[in-house]
Amino acid sequence: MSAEPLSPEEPGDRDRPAAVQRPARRLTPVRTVPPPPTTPIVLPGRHTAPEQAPDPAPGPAAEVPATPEAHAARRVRETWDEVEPQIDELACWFAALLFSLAPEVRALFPARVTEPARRLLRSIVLPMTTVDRPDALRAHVEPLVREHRALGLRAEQYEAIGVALIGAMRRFAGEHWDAPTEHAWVRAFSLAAGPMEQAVRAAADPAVAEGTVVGHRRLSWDLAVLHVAPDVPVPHRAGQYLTVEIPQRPRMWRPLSPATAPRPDGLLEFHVRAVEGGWVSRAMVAHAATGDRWRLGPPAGRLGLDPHGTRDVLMVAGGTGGAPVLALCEDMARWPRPRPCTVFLGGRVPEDLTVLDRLQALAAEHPWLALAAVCEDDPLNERTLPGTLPDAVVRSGDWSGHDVLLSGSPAMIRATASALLVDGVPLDHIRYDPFAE
Ligand SMILES: NC(=O)C1=CN([C@@H]2O[C@H](COP(=O)(O)OP(=O)(O)OC[C@H]3O[C@@H](n4cnc5c(N)ncnc54)[C@H](O)[C@@H]3O)[C@@H](O)[C@H]2O)C=CC1
Repeated sequence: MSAEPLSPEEPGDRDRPAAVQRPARRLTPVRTVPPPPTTPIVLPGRHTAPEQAPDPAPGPAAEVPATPEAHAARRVRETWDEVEPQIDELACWFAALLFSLAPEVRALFPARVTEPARRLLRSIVLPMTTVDRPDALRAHVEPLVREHRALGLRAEQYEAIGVALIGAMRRFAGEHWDAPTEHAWVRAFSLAAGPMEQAVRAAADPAVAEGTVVGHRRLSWDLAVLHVAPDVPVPHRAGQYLTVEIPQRPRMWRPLSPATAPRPDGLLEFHVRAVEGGWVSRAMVAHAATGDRWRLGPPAGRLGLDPHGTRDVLMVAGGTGGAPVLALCEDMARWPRPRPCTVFLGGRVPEDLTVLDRLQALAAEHPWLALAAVCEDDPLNERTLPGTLPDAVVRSGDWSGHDVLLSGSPAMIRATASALLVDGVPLDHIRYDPFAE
């Protein structure tokens, strides 16, 4: 067992959710290994996935999904919806069970485990909800494997992750958990984690690169622009994000999108806002300094554009979410035939529009690019549209024939995607990265 004590936000034993009841004490990790799932976890690389549940979901025959995979995915989604409101407590229990099964995993987490455990939990459950759709599953697995490798997870630890996941779910799902549900979860985990385990086992390239902070410019008390020179260029595409770890906050990885298209010298520019309660973003804005060594996880993310796409493009970016949009526009400016593109860049106040000048310069030079700035609180400025981003976007045109990229806070992405869907934009035209809150 790791000597490092768990933080007060973690559970202390199997019967007492200490995160809720005893927040002030430092606690020791769970020492009881949870009972294994009634259906054994079998990762397809080594065995075959379990067969269909012996007792399929009750309900009208028409609602029973056609395949065992669809049944498992649906059952996972339904149970997850029930437990998600308790995600923090669930994540603490999951972490404590995982550390009791695989003590070496503790060293991969910071002292306060809730947030990274929540991330790991979601990164396992999300692909489990798509085991009936091989393309969607593959699309989830590839970036997650990179993130798991950057975290330091090893292939042989996936089984412990599965047992801890089922153990935590068994505890928190209450009346929504029964033998068929457990079977469905085990099946979905086996189908989702199998390819992850195999990919982690097969990976030969280094999971993490390193770079040096060569510039730190503070734009305001909560905003900064940082430049990082990687030791060797990180092979990313415009619009992708990297997970990064900074020396001030070891083992607390965060996604960060470069604000420039890939450059020959590999230099990376990041725009960071210190969010309330954000340990890492605050440290990046207030304490990062030139000379710091950052660790850079592999690139990932769904924001990107096909040069051969035929639809016009709409990009909507909120605050520092403008960074990948600037990178994409810079990249498109190098294409022989850029796609007609409209960018809405929003901020609460004008100072939030950190990439506005550079986008304006691009728009002045390139007729394929149109730009609108939106400010919630900028009453005297006639150059910006008033209101929130979704309102301004929907008011300004019919986007149903466009490819749409969204970049910003989860709340802004949710609100903008909903407004566009209601306005007739098909779901499969809309792309964003699912950064959880
Ligand atoms: N690849 C990506 O998707 C990236 C996402 N981000 C995320 O973008 C966010 C940026 O945060 P800030 O700079 O503080 O900007 P912010 O959250 O203050 O957002 C500014 C803009 O978003 C709109 N907005 C925010 N919440 C909204 C809501 N609930 N409904 C409608 N509109 C809303 C505002 O009207 C404003 O135009 C962070 O959460 C960061 O993690 C940052 C970089 C890249």
